[in-house]
Amino acid sequence: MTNETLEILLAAGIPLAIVVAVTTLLVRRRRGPDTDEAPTALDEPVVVPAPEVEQTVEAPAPPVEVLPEEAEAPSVLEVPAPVAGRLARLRDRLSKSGSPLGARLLAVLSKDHLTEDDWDELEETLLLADVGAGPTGELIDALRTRVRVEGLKDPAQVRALLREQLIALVDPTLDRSLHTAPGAAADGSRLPAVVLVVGVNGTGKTTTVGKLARVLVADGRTVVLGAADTFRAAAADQLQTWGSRVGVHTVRSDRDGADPAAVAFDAVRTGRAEGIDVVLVDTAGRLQNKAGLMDELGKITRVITREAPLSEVLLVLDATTGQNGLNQARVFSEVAGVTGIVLTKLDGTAKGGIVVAVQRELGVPVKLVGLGEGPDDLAPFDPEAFVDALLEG
Ligand SMILES: Nc1nc2c(ncn2[C@@H]2O[C@H](COP(=O)(O)OP(=O)(O)OP(=O)(O)O)[C@@H](O)[C@H]2O)c(=O)[nH]1
Repeated sequence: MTNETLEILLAAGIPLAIVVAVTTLLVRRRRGPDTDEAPTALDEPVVVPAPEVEQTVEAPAPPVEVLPEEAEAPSVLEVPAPVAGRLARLRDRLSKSGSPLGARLLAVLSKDHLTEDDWDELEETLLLADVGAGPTGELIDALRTRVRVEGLKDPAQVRALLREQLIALVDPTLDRSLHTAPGAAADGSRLPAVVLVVGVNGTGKTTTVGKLARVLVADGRTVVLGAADTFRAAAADQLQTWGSRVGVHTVRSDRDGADPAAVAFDAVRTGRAEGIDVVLVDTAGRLQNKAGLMDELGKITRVITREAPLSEVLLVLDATTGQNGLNQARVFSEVAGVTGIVLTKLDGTAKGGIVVAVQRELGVPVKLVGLGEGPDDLAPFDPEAFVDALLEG
């Protein structure tokens, strides 16, 4: 048989074989249940073996109440990136966000002779970068004195001076540690650390809670999430997805618009019953009016503290919103007893000066910064690494 003949036979034969097979199967099926033939593969239910669950991170103990989400756990848990050194990413991100503050300051300060216009330009640059009027005045005064007294000319010396002054402005003496160590109740039972996350809507609260859960998991802690943002329907789903990626359980209500205080209470009670280290509670960010906000956050705080004291109240602030964001933050800090600030979207602004302004305005340290939308784009705030990122960006 030649190759050509073989190809013709194959071309005609394969469709013919398919037609014969399909016809046979159809005829067999039509015969119905009275046939005494053994069932064909088409009659049998398809049994697909369950994929093996590969766990790279220890899953938390099962919750007190088994919620439907347990069935949705992903087959492979993610391993969060190490936390150390994350702030260094800011340098790359800042260099992409136009002309960063540090570069602009250095460009003026590196001139041979600084005129009054140059000092005005420096001042304007700091104000435009949201440093705020008070801190800007302080920095300019300190720089002028040092440049005059020490007669600094060498660019490396000027740069070192600017670095030193910026670090002083950001204030390295503030306590930026996140209080997440479990405590003990009067009866000796273990209490989880409770972190309440508040802020205006859209600032990145839910994302921050998700990223923070990963930071804690990377640190070997057990975590429970409380979806007390019952105002936005998708918020609980969003939070649950974050948690399930690292094996963290989310306590939520199955009803939209449920009482956020009740969900927060359930989350803390679950955390306590299960001996969890940290309970992170996400809240809605409605800023209808101060009285309404005070009522809602006051109630959440009251019911939580029936189970365990609050370890941290983190205010999430969008770094790109400038003065407007600061005004809103002031209202939250007045009603919620804020202990730390999370400054998100620092990757999306060349105005790093907001760090200084927000600390001065609210009298509370920036403890964490958001550096992007990636799951591990949250870093502990470190004044020196931050200033280095500004100057080297
Ligand atoms: N570039 C950037 N985007 C961020 C950062 N943090 C959060 N986002 C984005 O900001 C948007 C809003 O984030 P959410 O976490 O839903 O904000 P929220 O405050 O919980 O919003 P509400 O539930 O409406 O109150 C999302 O698209 C996030 O991906 C960050 O550090 N950098």
